[in-house]
Amino acid sequence: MARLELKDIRKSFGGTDVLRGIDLDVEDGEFMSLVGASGCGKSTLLRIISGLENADSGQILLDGRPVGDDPPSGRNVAMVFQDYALYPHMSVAQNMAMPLVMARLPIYARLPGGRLFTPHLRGSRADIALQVEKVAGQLRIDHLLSRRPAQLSGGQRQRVALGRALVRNPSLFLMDEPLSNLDAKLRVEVRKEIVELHRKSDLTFVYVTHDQTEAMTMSDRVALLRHGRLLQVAMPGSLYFDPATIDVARFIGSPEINLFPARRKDGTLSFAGVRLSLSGGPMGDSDLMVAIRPEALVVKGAAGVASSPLEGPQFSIGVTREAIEDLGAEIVIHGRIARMPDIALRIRAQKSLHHAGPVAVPAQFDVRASLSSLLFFGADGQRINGVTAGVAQKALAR
Ligand SMILES: Nc1ncnc2c1ncn2[C@@H]1O[C@H](COP(=O)(O)OP(=O)(O)OP(=O)(O)O)[C@@H](O)[C@H]1O
Repeated sequence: MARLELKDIRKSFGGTDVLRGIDLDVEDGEFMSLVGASGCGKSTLLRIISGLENADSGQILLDGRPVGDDPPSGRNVAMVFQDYALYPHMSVAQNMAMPLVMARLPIYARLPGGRLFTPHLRGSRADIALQVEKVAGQLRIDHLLSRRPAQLSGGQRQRVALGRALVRNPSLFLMDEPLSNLDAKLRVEVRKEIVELHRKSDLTFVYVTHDQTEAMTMSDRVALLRHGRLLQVAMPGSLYFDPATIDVARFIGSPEINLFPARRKDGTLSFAGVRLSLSGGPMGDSDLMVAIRPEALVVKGAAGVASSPLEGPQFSIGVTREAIEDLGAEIVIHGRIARMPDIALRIRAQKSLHHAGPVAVPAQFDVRASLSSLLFFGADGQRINGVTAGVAQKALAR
């Protein structure tokens, strides 16, 4: 177990600022994901936590103790990479035993090619074997201990890499895109196993991924990074339903959240032919962005599409159909609105015995949504809280 605190971590490579002041607290036993687009600095931050990389400035504390000057081996931190990095000439058992062996060897004996079972280790060999078997059992790879990595599937190799990191009983477990080399089905399987592993252990996990689904489904909290800065740190549900900025709202969710430029004038907000009365929030005329998630929209009168009941006051927008993606249980409808960005709707399919054919959405249709599902952002991209939208009027434009 470990509590991790990062204070104002900064790092640049060749004059390019990669981390621009990261402050993050990870609680004891928490599963924290670092998520963000490629190049935003996730791996660099993880490497700094592990000690493989040094920060230019800032502090790293483990259980309140500054560890920034400690070597990786002095931090009791384990790290798993996406490429497994297993030794091909060693068995699974030897690969997994490696960190324990290295920890117990005197410095002079830690040479590449490893004099693995030197006399120094005689007394420890049984302990090491026991620990390897215990961890292999947890990961359900105990029947593979005598195989070489080349004789394993991708998922099994990844489990060995996890096992090798776990045998030392680290207090902090760092993972850098550990599932990215696995196919989609296996990814889901190993994802569940990692969550289970976390649940059963009292380890603190920091997990790097660019895959929002992984981050959202596995973590207690998600830290969203962009261009070396943390945009928001929150529970998955809060990040989705309560984004602090427009960038967070756009990164989380697929299809992307719908955004409409809007103008607030004399207390009335207009967008996409809709006029709403607004109360609360900053007063005065201004340009805003109105956002709504694709699944908050409902289309009526289309065969094969379920329409969930909407609550409270609603508005409607006239849409021209563009494309339909039939995903089986769900249907994504892409459409156009006059002089507005495109719109996407994610809708539950309703394919009963009576309707097993293709989804039939008219070329022109109305979408409806509850006013309570609208989010408002200022021109600076920050969320505007405390705004209440009043009764909608019918769409004016198509
Ligand atoms: N050792 C290095 N020398 C120079 N530039 C580096 C070094 N390591 C990382 N970078 C640069 O720092 C930036 C952040 O890299 P990093 O690997 O942390 O991003 P990431 O968010 O993990 O990306 P990905 O998801 O693609 O792995 C990138 O622009 C990368 O090219």
